[in-house]
Amino acid sequence: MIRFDDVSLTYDKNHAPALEHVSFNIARGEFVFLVGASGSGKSSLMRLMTHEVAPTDGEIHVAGRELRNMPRRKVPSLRRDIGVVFQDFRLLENKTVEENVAFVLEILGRRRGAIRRAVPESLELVGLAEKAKRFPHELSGGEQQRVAIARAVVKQPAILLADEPTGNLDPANSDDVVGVLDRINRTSTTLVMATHDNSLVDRLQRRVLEMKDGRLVRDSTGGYRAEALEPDLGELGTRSAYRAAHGSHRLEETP
Ligand SMILES: Nc1ncnc2c1ncn2[C@@H]1O[C@H](COP(=O)(O)OP(=O)(O)OP(=O)(O)O)[C@@H](O)[C@H]1O
Repeated sequence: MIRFDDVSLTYDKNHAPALEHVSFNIARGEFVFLVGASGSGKSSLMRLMTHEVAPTDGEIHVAGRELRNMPRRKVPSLRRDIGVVFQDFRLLENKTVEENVAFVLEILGRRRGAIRRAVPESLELVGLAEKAKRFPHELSGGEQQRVAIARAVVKQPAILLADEPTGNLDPANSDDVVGVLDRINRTSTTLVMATHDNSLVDRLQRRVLEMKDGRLVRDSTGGYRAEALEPDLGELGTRSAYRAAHGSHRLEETP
């Protein structure tokens, strides 16, 4: 769903590259944490995914498109496939919760009937159906971020990018937001979340891509969904080791 092949990015020739030789492949439906110190390149990776910037070198494929040579007129269609959530919620203060969410679909030119159906569904998904008529300033930070998530997913994107979505939130609100992101991921939306919150990363046990000085220094598959469908192999580690120890028929019997 998102593939980087040897991608480098230099914003300014007088400075070091923001990204160097980054390669990874994120499958449909994965939940991936992007971690690394400030300035390590996390936001730059996301900007490349939405084609806000183009790579200096390398190839990027997102939702079936090759981005380097993609004509400008195709960018809106790429962005329809990607929802984005930021640390600062970026809600429209003079619009209600439901108006904030509906606004995206209005801009996309969706019909009124479709908007009337989609907005409550999206608010239901983030647990805010009963706050549809409130204004952003009447909500907690966590609730505002959940509105931002509802707005990002109301167009049913294949990919949701969340750049430090819990950066402004206390632990309880962070948990709520991550719970919502997890639920959205379970609807088979591919989810990439940049974060500094190590406790959260440890707790969720998902794949982690770690950046350092513009390079990808760790790719741990953690509790990657496709593997979660397979039996817990514990210390045996691999299917073949499991078969060697128990015989292949045992593997099929394990749920
Ligand atoms: N628009 C830009 N022009 C020039 N350099 C930039 C630009 N955006 C980012 N950089 C540089 O690229 C490098 C990576 O920055 P990036 O914002 O991707 O890091 P980050 O890991 O997201 O940091 P943070 O956690 O603070 O958001 C940094 O050295 C940064 O100064």
